[in-house]
Amino acid sequence: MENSPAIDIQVVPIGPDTLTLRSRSWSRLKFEIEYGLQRGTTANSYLISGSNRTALIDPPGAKFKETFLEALQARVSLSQLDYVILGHVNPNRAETLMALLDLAPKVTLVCSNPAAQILPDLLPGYDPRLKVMRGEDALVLGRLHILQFIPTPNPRWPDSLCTYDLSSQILFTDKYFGAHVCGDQVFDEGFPVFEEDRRYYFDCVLAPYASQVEKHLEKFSDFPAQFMAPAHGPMLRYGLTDLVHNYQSWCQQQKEKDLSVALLYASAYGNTTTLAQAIARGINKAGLQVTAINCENADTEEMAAVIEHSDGFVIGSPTLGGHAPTQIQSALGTILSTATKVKLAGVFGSYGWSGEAIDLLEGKLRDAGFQFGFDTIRVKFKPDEVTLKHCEEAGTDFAQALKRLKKVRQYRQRSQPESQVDRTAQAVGRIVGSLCIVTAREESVSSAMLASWVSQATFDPPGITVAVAKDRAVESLLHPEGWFVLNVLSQDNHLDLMKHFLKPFRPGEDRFEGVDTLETACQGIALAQALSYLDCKVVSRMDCGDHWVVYAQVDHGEVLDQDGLTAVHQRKSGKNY
Ligand SMILES: Cc1cc2nc3c(=O)[nH]c(=O)nc-3n(C[C@H](O)[C@H](O)[C@H](O)COP(=O)(O)O)c2cc1C
Repeated sequence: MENSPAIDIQVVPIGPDTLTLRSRSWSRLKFEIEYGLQRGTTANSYLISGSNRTALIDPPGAKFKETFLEALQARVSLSQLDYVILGHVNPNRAETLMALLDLAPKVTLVCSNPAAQILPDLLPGYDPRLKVMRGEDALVLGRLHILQFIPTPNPRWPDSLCTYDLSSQILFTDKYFGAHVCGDQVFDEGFPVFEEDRRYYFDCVLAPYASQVEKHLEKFSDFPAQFMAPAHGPMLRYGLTDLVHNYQSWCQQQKEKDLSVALLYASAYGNTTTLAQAIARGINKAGLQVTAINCENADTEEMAAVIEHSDGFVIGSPTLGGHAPTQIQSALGTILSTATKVKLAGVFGSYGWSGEAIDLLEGKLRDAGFQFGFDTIRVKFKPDEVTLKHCEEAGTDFAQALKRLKKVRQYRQRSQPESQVDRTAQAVGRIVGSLCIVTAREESVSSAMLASWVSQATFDPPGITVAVAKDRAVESLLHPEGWFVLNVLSQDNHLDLMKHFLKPFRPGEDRFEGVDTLETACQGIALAQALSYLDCKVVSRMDCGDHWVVYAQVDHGEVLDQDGLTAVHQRKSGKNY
């Protein structure tokens, strides 16, 4: 990847009369939590040339405008382009769309009804021909290319529309079955290779909408697809059945979680949505179900039902003209009339200069007697990556607070003390590990955790495993290709460091304040008081229920105290660290 350009377009034939134009971003993207694995991404467009008509599906965003139009014009005369099909619309894509409308005078935009409602605002000064697809109509391009349409709305993309070509049997799935991965691979040869990317994408992008996803999966089953062509990442041919099955089981897993959070938000320009997505990820990674509701298009009864069945709720709003949008004010009314005071609350929002909406939400909920699961999050305009990490950690804190509350309630309800000693847990507790601090840094984001489930795993190359609980803040920095430092603590002086890294940190709090650190050969953070440290690069990680087992290769190491002995953690029970 190092020698590749920051962006380019890859054009590949994928079926009869069908090309994909993959707008590739090779470098890491920072503006949404869904890009957290840092593998770049592709914005996939598709060109279908029938004998009578030509259709383009999903032109990319503004940064590709010139390169994409150049690549497109090399393949088709834009004066002959008949349709541009929009899987979803947003302001970023609107820029390319306007440039395309200037060059392709006979184009008709094909979209869902919700997209048709917002297009006039997104395309000021344009009055394009529109064809609204509600699901029953088809588009005939000739040479047996008959396109059918499947509206797949969810709260985040109410305008989402998938397309099926009867001739090639390609299902163009927009936000479904994608992955943020940039590379030369167009299909999914060696299928499991993208498994973690697809799971991460699902968790960030679709998990909060699991009930809608399940309905859409059922709709897709009516279309016998040879392969699926998503909006991002490689297409699915080899692992198609497996991935559909995985999606079904991931949705099911969401429903089976025993604690849930309602996440309510509205957003005029997308900033509050970005915060909502990061908070949802944090809650989700701690093992709780999140049901996201976009208050702009939510049904009040449905909203009340979700709030009633949730153990906590989080609400976010932009401030516009000194107020919260009307839909947020109604949602607040629904919360105040529906939610019992035992539910945990959280407030967040993006604002420009005064932020009255955030004050209103916090004030009303506090006055009503709700307890808060994190300090209210106020973000000026667009969040940066540090803010997104803060939101993710706040979501995880919220989930952990709910878990603690549940434990307390269960304890109170238990009439008899447990008489049966858990002998298995005691036996497991006799396994010991070295006390270590894992530190990780990626540009302006850093984190750390105390670890004792650490083991050497390979000799050549030298490799180690570390078990990391899924709700640890540092987890998001320990994906394949990521770097971390394993600091092995000394028996003589481990207590202060252990105390420091065990204390609860607020979301986004600097873990290293007051700790002596050194920069390692691989630009990691070593603790000056450690016995030794290892610069490690993550190779893979295995999903083991409540933990990830991270396997990493050691690139470089130093012993800082030649005479010291390793601190070892003795435990009484395998149910605790
Ligand atoms: C028409 C308009 C009015 C705004 N009024 C306020 C305001 O009164 N106070 C404030 O703090 N920010 C105000 N802002 C800034 C927005 O709150 C800010 O852009 C925020 O990031 C929008 O969040 P969103 O992207 O989730 O819609 C306004 C922005 C616009 C476009």
